[in-house]
Amino acid sequence: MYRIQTLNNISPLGLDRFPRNLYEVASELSRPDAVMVRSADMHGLDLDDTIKAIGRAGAGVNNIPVDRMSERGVPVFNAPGANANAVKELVLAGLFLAARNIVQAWDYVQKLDDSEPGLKKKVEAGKKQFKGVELPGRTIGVVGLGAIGVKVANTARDLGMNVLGYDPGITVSNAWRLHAGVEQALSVDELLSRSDFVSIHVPLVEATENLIDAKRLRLMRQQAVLLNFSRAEIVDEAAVLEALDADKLSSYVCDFPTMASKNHPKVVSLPHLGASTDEAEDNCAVMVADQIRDYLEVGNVRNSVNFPETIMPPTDGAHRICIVNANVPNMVGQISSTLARHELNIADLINKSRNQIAYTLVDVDTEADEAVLEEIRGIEGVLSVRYLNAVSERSS
Ligand SMILES: NC(=O)C1=CN([C@@H]2O[C@H](COP(=O)(O)OP(=O)(O)OC[C@H]3O[C@@H](n4cnc5c(N)ncnc54)[C@H](O)[C@@H]3O)[C@@H](O)[C@H]2O)C=CC1
Ligand SMILES: O=C(O)CCC(=O)C(=O)O
Repeated sequence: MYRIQTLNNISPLGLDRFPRNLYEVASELSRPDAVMVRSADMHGLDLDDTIKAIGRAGAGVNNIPVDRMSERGVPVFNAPGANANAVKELVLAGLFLAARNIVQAWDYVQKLDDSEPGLKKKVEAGKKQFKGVELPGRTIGVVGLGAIGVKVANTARDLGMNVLGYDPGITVSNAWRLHAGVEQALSVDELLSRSDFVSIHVPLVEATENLIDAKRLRLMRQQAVLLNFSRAEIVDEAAVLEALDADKLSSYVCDFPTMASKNHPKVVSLPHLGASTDEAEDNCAVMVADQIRDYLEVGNVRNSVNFPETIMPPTDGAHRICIVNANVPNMVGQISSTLARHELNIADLINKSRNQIAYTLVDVDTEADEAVLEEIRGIEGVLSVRYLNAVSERSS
C-alpha cells in the first residue's frame, strides 16, 4: 500500500485517481510515501524520510523546500498550466475593476443610505469620482510569459489593447502560443515605462523578490495600474502604497492581502483566489495525482520542477531499479558494473540529468535482491534507490 498525505483540501476528482486497493489517502497519516499540497507552507515542517515525492496541485512551488528535497533525491511535481485559465480570468476581472473604479464605486453606493429621491441625486452627483478609462488602445505590459502570462497577453490583444511582453526565459511552445501582435520589451524597465497597466506573472524565486521596487515604480507612467496575481513578495508593497498615495499609481490589484494594504482606498485585494475555480482545482489535482502515481508505480518523471523529465515504458516482465544520484561522471558506469557483478542483465536503461540531479531507470531481466540494492546505495553520490518488482504500465 502506498500512503498519500494531503496538506490542503485537494479536489476529490484528483484523490479518486489513487485506487484504494493500492493507496491510503488522508490528511492525518504517518510515514507517507508522497505528499499532495496546495499553498500550505512546508518550509518549517519536519518532513518524514519516507517521502518519495511531493505534488503541488498548482503552479508556484515557493511554499515547498525544493532544494532540501533535491538533496534527499525526492522529486517535486507541479501542474503547469492547469490553473492558468482561472488566473487569467481573475486578472481580466481585476483589469476591469481598476479601469472603471468598480470597487470604489460599489463601496460608494453601499454607503448611500438616503431616501429614494436623495439617493438618485447622490448617484448622479457622485459618479464623476469614478470615471474610468476604456481598454482598447491602452497599453498593458505583461512580465512573465508562461502559462498565465501568455493567456493574459493574448486576451488583452483580443480586447484591442497594445501588449508588451517581457520574459527572457520564454519557452518555444509559449512563444508559439503568443499572439503575433504582442511586442517584445527588452527589459522590465522598458515595459514599465511604456505601460498603462502592468501585470506580473513570474514565479517567486530569489531573482524576482522585490522585482517591482521603489526605483522601478518611479519608471511607471503617471496613473498606471499594477496587477499582482503572482506572489506578494515580488512587489515592494510599502513602495506601492507610497506610489498610490503620491498619485503616481492609480490602483494596485492583488491576490495577497496584508494588514497594511487591505483597507487602502486604491488597493483591491482578493484572498488568493486566482486558482479557486472548480475547473482549476480539478485539473491541478488530477494532473499531479497522475504524476505521483506514475513516479511511485513506474518510476517515470513528468512535470517535476527539480528532476529531469524521464519516461521509459516498462520492459515486459522486467524489474525496475530507480536511482537518483548526483550529476557527476561515471555514475552509470558504476551502476551497470554493480549489476554485472551480481549477474543481472540490463533489459533497458535511461539516464537523464538536470542541474545537480541525475536520474537513472534500469530494467533488469531477473529479480534484484537487497544486497545489490544496498551496493548501489553505497556508491558515492547516490541519493536514493527504489526497486519496483515486476514493473508494469500503470493502470488508469
Ligand atoms: N494567484 C494565484 O492563485 C496563482 C498564482 N500563480 C503564480 O503565478 C506564477 C506564474 O504561473 P505560471 O504562468 O503558471 O508559471 P510558468 O512557469 O508557466 O511561467 C512563469 C514564467 O515567468 C518567466 N520568468 C521567470 N523569471 C522572470 C523574470 N525575472 N522576468 C520575466 N519573466 C520571468 C519564466 O521564464 C516563465 O516563462 C506562479 O509561479 C505562481 O507564483 C499561479 C497560479 C495561481
Ligand atoms: O492552490 C491554490 O489555490 C493556489 C494556487 C497558486 O497560487 C499556484 O498555483 O501557484
